Amino acid sequence: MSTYIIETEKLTKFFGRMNVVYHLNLKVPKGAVYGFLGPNGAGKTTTIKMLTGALKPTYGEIRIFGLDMPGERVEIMRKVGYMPEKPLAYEDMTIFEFLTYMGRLMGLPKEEAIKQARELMAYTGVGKLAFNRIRELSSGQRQRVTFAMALLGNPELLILDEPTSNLDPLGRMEFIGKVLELARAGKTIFISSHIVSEIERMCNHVGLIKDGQLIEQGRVRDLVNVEGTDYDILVSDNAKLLEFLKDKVYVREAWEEEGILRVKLDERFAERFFVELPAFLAEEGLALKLFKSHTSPLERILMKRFNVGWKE
Ligand SMILES: Nc1ncnc2c1ncn2[C@@H]1O[C@H](COP(=O)(O)OP(=O)(O)OP(=O)(O)O)[C@@H](O)[C@H]1O
Repeated sequence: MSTYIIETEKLTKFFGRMNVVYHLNLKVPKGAVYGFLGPNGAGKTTTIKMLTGALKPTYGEIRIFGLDMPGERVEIMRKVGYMPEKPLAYEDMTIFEFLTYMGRLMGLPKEEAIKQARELMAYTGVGKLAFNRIRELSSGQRQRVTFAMALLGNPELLILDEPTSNLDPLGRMEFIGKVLELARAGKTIFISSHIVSEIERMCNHVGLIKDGQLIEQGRVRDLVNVEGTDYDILVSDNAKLLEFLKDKVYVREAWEEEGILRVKLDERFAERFFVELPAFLAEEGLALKLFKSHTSPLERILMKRFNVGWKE
């Protein structure tokens, strides 16, 4: 029995002669918030469609909760909440009707479906629109309803395809909070996105996909450890601080650039850095004028691995 909630082996998809996903070996541990990160057209949605049984792989295996997809799809999907990228069908239903209907479809008793529809409308911020028809909704409101749909039946695993693409900044922030809350409640969450900063704030695991291939996978912490972190520091005497930092175990590299100290930190020993640096500054009477992380560690890894300045 697999220790992973989602595990794929050599998962591959061709459309005609076009290879869109190739030999993907995904490993999503129980309780992980897994960011499936890649640029437009990398193969994220195609992968998710295969994970949820909407698309048949050309070859390769998918096991979810240790069960075979698509062979045991019905059993798997009972425990999965899926938020597709595409807008909702059922344009003529009201939000309330839609969520109740979807709850009934998944086998909830009528009263329970109504109860959950009400609760989830409130939770996802569309309570006031309960009796608006789907066709009247903005793209962001639709996305909130799709999120509510994914949460029906309190699923163990959430698979969310670009869940924030239509949300405004506040909506995004709220969404991140909800994902963290759901993670704390023990859910496993698989989120596809091309927005690095969001993934970084939500996810503890990450898989990087490029041209249909997984080029990196693991715990965000471990990936960041490999790379180290850059800090920009400015103190009243940079030369003195540079001398101090030179041979420290937690410093991979330190140099001065345009009057600012750039320090590449080894995350494994980061705690010592954060203890010893302030102590040294206090001892030497140096004033700290600037201290900030240079770029987000994950973003730097992406820039390196994808060979582009990839920003949201
Ligand atoms: N049904 C299809 N037939 C042919 N090609 C397809 C089909 N669906 C997707 N593709 C192609 O497969 C590639 C991957 O598409 P996919 O939607 O999986 O990417 P994505 O990573 O989700 O991108 P985005 O971030 O833009 O949503 C693209 O080149 C797309 O044009």
